[in-house]
Amino acid sequence: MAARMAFSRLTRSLCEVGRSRSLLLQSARWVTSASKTLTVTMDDKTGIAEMSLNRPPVNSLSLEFMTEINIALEKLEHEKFCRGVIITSAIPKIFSAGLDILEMYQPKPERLSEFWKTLQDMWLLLFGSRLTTIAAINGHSPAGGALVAMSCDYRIMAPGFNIGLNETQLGIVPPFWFIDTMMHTIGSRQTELCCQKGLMLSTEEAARIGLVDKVVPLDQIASEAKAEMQSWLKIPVAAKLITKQTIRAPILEKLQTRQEADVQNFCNFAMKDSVQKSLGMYLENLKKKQKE
Ligand SMILES: CCCCCCCCCC/C=C/CC(=O)SCCNC(=O)CCNC(=O)[C@H](O)C(C)(C)COP(=O)(O)OP(=O)(O)OC[C@H]1O[C@@H](n2cnc3c(N)ncnc32)[C@H](O)[C@@H]1OP(=O)(O)O
Repeated sequence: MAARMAFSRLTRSLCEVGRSRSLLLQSARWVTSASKTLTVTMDDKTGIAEMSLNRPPVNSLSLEFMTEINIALEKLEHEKFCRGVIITSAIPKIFSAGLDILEMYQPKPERLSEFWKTLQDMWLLLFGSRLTTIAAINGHSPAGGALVAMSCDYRIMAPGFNIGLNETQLGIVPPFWFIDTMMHTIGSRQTELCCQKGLMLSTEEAARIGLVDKVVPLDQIASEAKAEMQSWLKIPVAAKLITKQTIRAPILEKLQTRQEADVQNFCNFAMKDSVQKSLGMYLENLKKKQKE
């Protein structure tokens, strides 16, 4: 079943390669989408795109921001000249603060389910992408930020920052597919240690357990990501893609077959008084911390 899905995705990907080139293409380096919060550029010569997250103050993932990211990811997925994407942040010291907690605190039920569905879609697109994906982690990367990074094929991180699934520290449970993504990256024992305690690891600790693949100084992170991408792009594309899909298909399928139920579970969980109380206290502490 998994192999069949992987094959059909590959066939789709290869068909998409036959589509006509985007009209936006004007020069070797072009902007495929640019808004205040997201810039996506593509180098036509190398086929390497860069997606730069820019939602101040901390790149938290709101419904609108994730929708924008999803549209951009789909566009790149279908752009025949695109072979890889580097995801990074335009905000100094923050890769992404994860989900926008304000979306989960005292939410409108309809928006809450839309928010969760959009997050699921973002993960499905990124984790299941035909493209080679590299996270250039140039800042802190808690929770949903770590999920984005872990969904990529490779992670390069600058020293001096933290990364991890810290949900339990907020009194919330990391969803099964967050946990699956971490297990896929670092194995089940390390995932259990990290997730139960909600550990935020330093760059070096993350590298030691394989959560991060390479540590490079901040000022070299962009060039290193490009060099790493070039080495991935030398591998025969179909062989690499089928291998990726064979490994990832069962993990993707697990959410694909229970997306609706997962939305429902999340909404029920998030709306609980105890969870709302925890989120409220956490937000208050974040604001207090700023005043100290
Ligand atoms: C049966 C079970 C079914 C399933 C159950 C599912 C349960 C739900 C699971 C949901 C999973 C959660 C995943 C998440 O991603 S939750 C978010 C986790 N993120 C964090 O904990 C990060 C919190 N932020 C920080 O640690 C720091 O802000 C920072 C990123 C390290 C940056 O530090 P800083 O000193 O540079 O900035 P700071 O002053 O703290 O913040 C600036 C302003 O930004 C606001 N802010 C920070 N993070 C968030 C956020 N994630 N969402 C919204 N707003 C955020 C902060 O409050 C400051 O705001 P203001 O300027 O005071 O107004």
